Amino acid sequence: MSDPFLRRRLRKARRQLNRREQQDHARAVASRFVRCGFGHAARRIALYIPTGGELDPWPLVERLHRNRRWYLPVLRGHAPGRLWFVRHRPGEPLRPNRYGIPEPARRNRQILPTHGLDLVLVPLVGFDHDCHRIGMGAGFYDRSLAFLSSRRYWQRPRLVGLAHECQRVDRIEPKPWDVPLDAVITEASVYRRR
Ligand SMILES: Nc1nc2c(c(=O)[nH]1)N(C=O)[C@@H](CNc1ccc(C(=O)N[C@@H](CCC(=O)O)C(=O)O)cc1)CN2
Ligand SMILES: Nc1ncnc2c1ncn2[C@@H]1O[C@H](COP(=O)(O)OP(=O)(O)OP(=O)(O)O)[C@@H](O)[C@H]1O
Repeated sequence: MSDPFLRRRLRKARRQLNRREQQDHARAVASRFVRCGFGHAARRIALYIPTGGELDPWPLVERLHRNRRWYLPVLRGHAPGRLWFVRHRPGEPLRPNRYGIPEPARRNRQILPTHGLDLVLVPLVGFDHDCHRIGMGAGFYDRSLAFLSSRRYWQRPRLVGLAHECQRVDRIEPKPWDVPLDAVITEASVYRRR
């Protein structure tokens, strides 16, 4: 997706939701997620620290039972353009990355590439009915998930986008490198890839 105007409009809509709406949507998404059983078998789950009005995934952590490991994306200098995922426990130190988004400050232990995860909760700027996604425009998730289109890995994480309904657009023309999500959950609905 390369339309900067659409991206800007969607980012603005996301940012303009008030605190109450943010909280209501985050809770509703967490309930749908649990009800659909998406996290049922997943043990290693990536989520994100929300920024700029992104849907807050943290109510999910409280809703799911203990024996799960949570991971946050980190940008690494020696793997430009790709995300790695570092295990995070509540209370562990975070520090802002180059975009100001907090990420785990200690990354020596428990770092995984994307294919080591069972489930990736993916932040997004826009999405459509077919679970195509518009991201921040740097291609981080697309690059990190590109292995999914090769068959080298028998084990693959499920990809679930979390969003506000106001981020849905009629149709996103996918680029060759865009990796479709398995589902997108909003406060109003669950969209599954057809
Ligand atoms: N919460 C969250 N964490 C995430 C992502 C995300 O989309 N959301 N990412 C998903 O990829 C990665 C970070 N990617 C990002 C890509 C661009 C910008 C950004 O704000 N770009 C600015 C200008 C960039 C600059 O300051 O140089 C912009 O577009 O206005 C932020 C994060 C990893 N962590
Ligand atoms: N698998 C890939 N290999 C190499 N380059 C890629 C790959 N995926 C995406 N890119 C590059 O990343 C750039 C941004 O892609 P795009 O506009 O689709 O990002 P996005 O999906 O909106 O962002 P993000 O994934 O960071 O949230 C593109 O110019 C593209 O060339």
